[in-house]
Amino acid sequence: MRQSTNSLGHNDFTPDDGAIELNGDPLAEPGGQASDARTDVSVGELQLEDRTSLRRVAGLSTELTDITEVEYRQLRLEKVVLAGVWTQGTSAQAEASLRELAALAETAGSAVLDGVIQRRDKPDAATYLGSGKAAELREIVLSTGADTVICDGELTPAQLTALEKIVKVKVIDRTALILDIFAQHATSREGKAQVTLAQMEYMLPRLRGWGEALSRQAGGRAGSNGGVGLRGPGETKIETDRRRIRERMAKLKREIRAMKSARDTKRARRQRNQVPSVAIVGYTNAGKSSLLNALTGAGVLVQNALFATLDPTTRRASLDDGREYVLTDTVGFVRHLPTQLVEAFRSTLEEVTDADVLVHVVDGSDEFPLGQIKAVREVINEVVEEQGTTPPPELLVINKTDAADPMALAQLRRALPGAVFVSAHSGAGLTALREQLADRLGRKDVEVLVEVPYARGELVARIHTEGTVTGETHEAEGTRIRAHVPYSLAASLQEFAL
Ligand SMILES: Nc1nc2c(ncn2[C@@H]2O[C@H](COP(=O)(O)OP(=O)(O)OP(=O)(O)O)[C@@H](O)[C@H]2O)c(=O)[nH]1
Ligand SMILES: [Mg+2]
Repeated sequence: MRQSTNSLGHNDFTPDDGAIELNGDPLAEPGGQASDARTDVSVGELQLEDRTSLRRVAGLSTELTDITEVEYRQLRLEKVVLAGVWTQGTSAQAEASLRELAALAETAGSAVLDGVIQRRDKPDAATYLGSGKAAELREIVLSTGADTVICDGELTPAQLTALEKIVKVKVIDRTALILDIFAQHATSREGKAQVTLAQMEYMLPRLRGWGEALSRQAGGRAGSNGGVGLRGPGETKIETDRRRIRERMAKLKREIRAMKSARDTKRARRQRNQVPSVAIVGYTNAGKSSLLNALTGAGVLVQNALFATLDPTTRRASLDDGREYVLTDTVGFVRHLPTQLVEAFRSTLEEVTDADVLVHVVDGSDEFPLGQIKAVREVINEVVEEQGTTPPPELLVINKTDAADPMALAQLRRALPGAVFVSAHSGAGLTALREQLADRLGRKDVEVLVEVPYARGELVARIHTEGTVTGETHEAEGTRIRAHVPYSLAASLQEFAL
């Protein structure tokens, strides 16, 4: 029955004991090389422990009893079947997309039982999958005992409801799944607020859809397909819910703005101190946190799970010539990152796009690294366009060279001539990366106003040779100079700044 559907088969996804696992063996090297290098229990390891202890337990009810945002966050996705519509690209790309959905589902705590892809020009307007395929999906749900279907796209509220009516289990889309992972992983106050805001944004137009599906799960409600003219207590509840949600959203937005200004102050201080900043961006699971750890010795959480990191971590690091810079690791991106999330995380992302240099980390062992690069650049461009600025210069870093296929790497080297190839695990290429960074950061001059004591004539000489002097006067205590100088020199002049 499933031949006509492109099934990804059982073995690809099913954890063999049916238990819910984080992607792969949860006991396997949580911190990779970075954790080996440390003896103390780091923050990252503690976070990982927390996260593992919170893993979902199979067999809990998946019923939702209400339709408020609180219950939405308690979605239980356990035994899931994936469904994708393949509209463009090769079949390999379509399968990779569904595999990524499986990794997302597993990160959210589900066991993936099966996956199906349907080839269509575009998703069915009414039911996402065509009605025949939707009926087949119902069969798969029955035979596997799945309690949830996850669709590989963003479905309209009506599509979700219509498909639920056919498959008779909960249907959620990729957006809801990603939001669910973010909700599980958010730890800081700001991160939690941002995720909640994104969830509400997503929920608002879907309240009715959820309501219908839920009342059907609860045993059906007379006239629930009534549609037009459906008024009464239920409707009033939805209206109340909507108003409550809008109010909470407005409050959250205010709170997020306030938290951003606190971070802005910190950043302004760094800028005044002329410490250059480097932001690590990249696809989720590319190894951004591993690279931060490798470059700075920080014990940030590293996990073979998608969206392990949500909150920005900033660490001081120094280049070989002693110059200091700050390195920020932050949330990863994914193809079709829900717009609600980009919106809610805007303040975090803007900080990233304000950096002096972007280190764009790419998983060199991925099947389609160029697709990852494109997805990441799309999000960054979206953010800087809103800001009305241009993105900072980007340094492409192809990571995981230890795990990548040498042929694929050779191709990448040709396709991406400016990129640096590294392995955060083995440390290969990190020296070259530091050199590149030193080069990029050195090129950017900063303006300084200093008064150098007469005893330090050598510094005045360096300002003249390395920088561009725009003003110079001789005061009682020393030479007062206004000049554009490289960061490296600015750092040594810091104590004489006016
Ligand atoms: N083989 C290999 N694996 C790596 C390397 N760098 C990172 N990894 C692994 O890739 C996985 C993800 O690493 P993270 O550093 O958490 O990746 P991330 O980009 O911070 O991921 P998110 O925060 O989830 O977006 C972990 O299992 C790491 O051990 C590398 O150089 N080689
Ligand atoms: Mg990370």
